[in-house]
Amino acid sequence: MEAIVTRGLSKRYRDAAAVEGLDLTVHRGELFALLGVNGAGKTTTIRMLSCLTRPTAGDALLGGKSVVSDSQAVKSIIAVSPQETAIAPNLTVRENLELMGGIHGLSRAQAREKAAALAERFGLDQIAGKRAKRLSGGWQRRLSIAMALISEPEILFLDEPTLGLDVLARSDLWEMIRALRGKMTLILTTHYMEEAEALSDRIGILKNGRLIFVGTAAQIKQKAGAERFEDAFVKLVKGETLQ
Ligand SMILES: Nc1ncnc2c1ncn2[C@@H]1O[C@H](COP(=O)(O)OP(=O)(O)OP(=O)(O)O)[C@@H](O)[C@H]1O
Repeated sequence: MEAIVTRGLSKRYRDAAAVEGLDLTVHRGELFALLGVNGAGKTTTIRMLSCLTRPTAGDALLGGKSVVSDSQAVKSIIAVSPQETAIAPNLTVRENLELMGGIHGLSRAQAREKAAALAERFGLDQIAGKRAKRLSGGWQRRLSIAMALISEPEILFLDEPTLGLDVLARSDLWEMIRALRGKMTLILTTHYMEEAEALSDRIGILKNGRLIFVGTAAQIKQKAGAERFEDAFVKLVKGETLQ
């Protein structure tokens, strides 16, 4: 079974379509990046797939479950690491992880065990007693992703995971994301072309709410006749033809 299948997925606001007729399949264990300029519909797509907003037409099946008719089942297999991190600033790293375990119905002992395992896996154990607000942006983002993993999701949404981070913090986070590859399905949105190219198995390009291309970075470069991925993206987004 595919991880995500959307059919005619659309979201219309009063005066405009934010996402229009999205037909997309994401395979299990794939790292799929959604790219597009500001306002292209990336966030709206992620919000529909993670049941935060209801489509106005069409449907999406995640692990075979519909976001329209079975959103509870969808929510039980997904997690989101949002753009603005979901951490509680006054709690410590450990407390944030344990709190998230509690939210997902783990007993106190289970939450403690899971939190410790995740902290160790992602190098958060040395700073487990530090208040989250004292962490750098990169470490806050790392904690936010570790928190999203507490529920052992089948599908994880990473919304602009390295936004505003310096080059070193970004490279550390790439390592973390790479370590998750193949273990679950990952959907990433980003404005950084090199990030999409470096991390993704496939990339979908959105323009004005429509998917104009899906393929590997190499296929996108070939399609656009460009050597650099960023040039290929610009060419495709500026071009008029729908692929
Ligand atoms: N709640 C809303 N009400 C009305 N229009 C909205 C709403 N949310 C999004 N839109 C519109 O839908 C379109 C797609 O927005 P969306 O935020 O999904 O784009 P995006 O690709 O995530 O952009 P960015 O890169 O800036 O985050 C935009 O034109 C936006 O103005």
